[in-house]
Amino acid sequence: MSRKFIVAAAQMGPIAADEPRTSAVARMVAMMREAHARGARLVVFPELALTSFFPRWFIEDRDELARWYETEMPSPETRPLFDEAARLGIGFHLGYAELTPEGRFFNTAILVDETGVIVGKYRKIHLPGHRENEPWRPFQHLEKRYFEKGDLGFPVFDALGGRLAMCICNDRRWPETWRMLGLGGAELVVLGYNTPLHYPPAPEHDHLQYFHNDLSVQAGAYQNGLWAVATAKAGREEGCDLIGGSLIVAPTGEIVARTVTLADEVITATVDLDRCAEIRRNIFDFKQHRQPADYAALTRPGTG
Ligand SMILES: NC(=O)N[C@@H](C(=O)O)c1ccc(O)cc1
Repeated sequence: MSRKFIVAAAQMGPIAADEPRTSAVARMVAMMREAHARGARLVVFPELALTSFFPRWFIEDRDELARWYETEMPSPETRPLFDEAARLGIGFHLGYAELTPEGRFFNTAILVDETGVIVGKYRKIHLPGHRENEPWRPFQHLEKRYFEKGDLGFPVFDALGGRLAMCICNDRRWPETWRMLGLGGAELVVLGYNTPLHYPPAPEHDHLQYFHNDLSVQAGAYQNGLWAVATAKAGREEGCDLIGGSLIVAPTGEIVARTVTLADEVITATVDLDRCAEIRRNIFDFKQHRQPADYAALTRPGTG
């Protein structure tokens, strides 16, 4: 099988609090068709792609909170995505809030192959924000309250003739995420994000939000010699501005495609997985040049 194929990032504009999942799914199906028409074999949707970004609200009632989570995947509402993927023969990546049968809450992402079968699952490890209501903020970021830390590690999957992996939003800012995936042999990392333009604890950094997104994804791709697709949920969602700037990055760290709106928008690029070797056999040849014996502090809890 050719290791060269087209991937798509399907950025989503805002999802209103009262927008039903069926509507978000219909938007995604339309973009999946567009991606397929452009020859894509994989389409990457955002983090928590089925609903509004609910961690911005302090929700005390458990039943009210549970309404934002999926208890099955696919469900009657999300089934059309899986059916359309299988009909078109296109894979996809999707982020959603997961409520397990044991009553555990995770920020989760899945990888679905061209036959509509889930072939990989990841649960977000770096949960940003805070645990308690902080009324001084214009909006909350309660991921630490609403999700448990992921318990699946940083898995890498055989898919599309290569090694594919996932991370979710804040994970992209951490070099350890990318290095774990790189060490696992990932050749393509896909991720979604919801990143507010305004960062209440340090508003002096608001103008750097796009730069830090680019910087994180480009560095992660380059330093591990892999392709990356990062897809935003963008635009003004329930009064909160989310950045766009979805991008596809080559193993050289170069941006090869980027969105230009804050709405539903599909971008595509040709990915050649064999190009990972340009970096991984040279400057970042892990076997030859990494010095793990000198990195002990990386895994020592409480450091820094
Ligand atoms: N959904 C996310 O993981 N978003 C985060 C990020 O973009 O890193 C993030 C972290 C803290 C904030 O105050 C806002 C946003």
